[in-house]
Amino acid sequence: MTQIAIETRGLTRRFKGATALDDVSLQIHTNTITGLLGRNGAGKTTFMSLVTAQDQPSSGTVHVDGQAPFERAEIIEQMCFIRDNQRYPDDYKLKHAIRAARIFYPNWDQAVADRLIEAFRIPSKPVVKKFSRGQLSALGIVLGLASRSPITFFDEPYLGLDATARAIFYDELLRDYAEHPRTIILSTHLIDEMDRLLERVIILEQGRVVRHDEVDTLRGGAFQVAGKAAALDAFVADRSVLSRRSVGGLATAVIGEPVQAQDRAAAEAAGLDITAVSLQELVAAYGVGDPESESTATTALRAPQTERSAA
Ligand SMILES: Nc1ncnc2c1ncn2[C@@H]1O[C@H](COP(=O)(O)OP(=O)(O)OP(=O)(O)O)[C@@H](O)[C@H]1O
Repeated sequence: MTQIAIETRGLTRRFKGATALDDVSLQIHTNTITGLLGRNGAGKTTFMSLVTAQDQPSSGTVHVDGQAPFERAEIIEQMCFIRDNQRYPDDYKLKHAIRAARIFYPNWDQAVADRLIEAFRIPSKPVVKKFSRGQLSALGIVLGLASRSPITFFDEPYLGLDATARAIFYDELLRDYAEHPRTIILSTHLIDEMDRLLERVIILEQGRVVRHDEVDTLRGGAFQVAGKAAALDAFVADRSVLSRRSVGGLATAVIGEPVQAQDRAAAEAAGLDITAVSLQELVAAYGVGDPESESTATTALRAPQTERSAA
């Protein structure tokens, strides 16, 4: 039976002038890597802050391993939340940050920390507040992976990292996860680059969940079609269009249905090309669709999602 690491019901966080999270009900499975995706301001950081009890909901509930985490040290110490703007005391050097983490996280693995510090070339002499953006991110990754926390959150962990360092992060994450499965939730805008890490995704849009599913299911449930605008419009007329873009007389649409043999035949007859849709394109289709198609995406898919997330 699938175990549930995190369960939220009706989770809502309102700020003055903004509803950052709006009635979010979902379950995150134990020992999976879940991508938390969505445009700027979609509510990703707010979600992580609420689950890790660093913030309190306006309404709704959070349960971590079946218990409300707020002011429960034994639950909170099972979670590690690496923020994109993680702050450290002014006089902290690398060794101080490592020492504090070693004390705080019960499953801390110093060998992992040592290996990653060397791989990322994190300097030991300067105080952390003098670190470059990439060095700060690297330190966050060291703490997040070496914590071996049963539930680990990374909020845009790659900011400022060069391509080599990002590749080290992805490889180390997968390697350590394979050896020590745990629940990892990471927010990212680098979807194409990180999609190989993700087993499931939650797509947030303006504080609401528009999809929560396995990556393979998402990919298999949509396709892309491209060609002359007039032919494309005729093709998509009775199909569930997630997004449509056009440049000059050419257009591309993402269709939110599994591709069938008759779709391929109809596309070929109309001179259109059908291709698989990448996770990046799908997320864009949900979050950045044309105004004309955005309503189609949210109304067509929000209802099934509510059932799925409540299941
Ligand atoms: N402390 C706060 N006070 C007021 N508004 C806030 C606060 N924190 C977040 N918000 C608002 O809540 C919404 C969601 O913010 P959040 O940081 O969760 O988004 P995000 O998905 O993490 O965005 P990004 O991808 O840009 O990091 C935004 O409109 C933001 O302005």
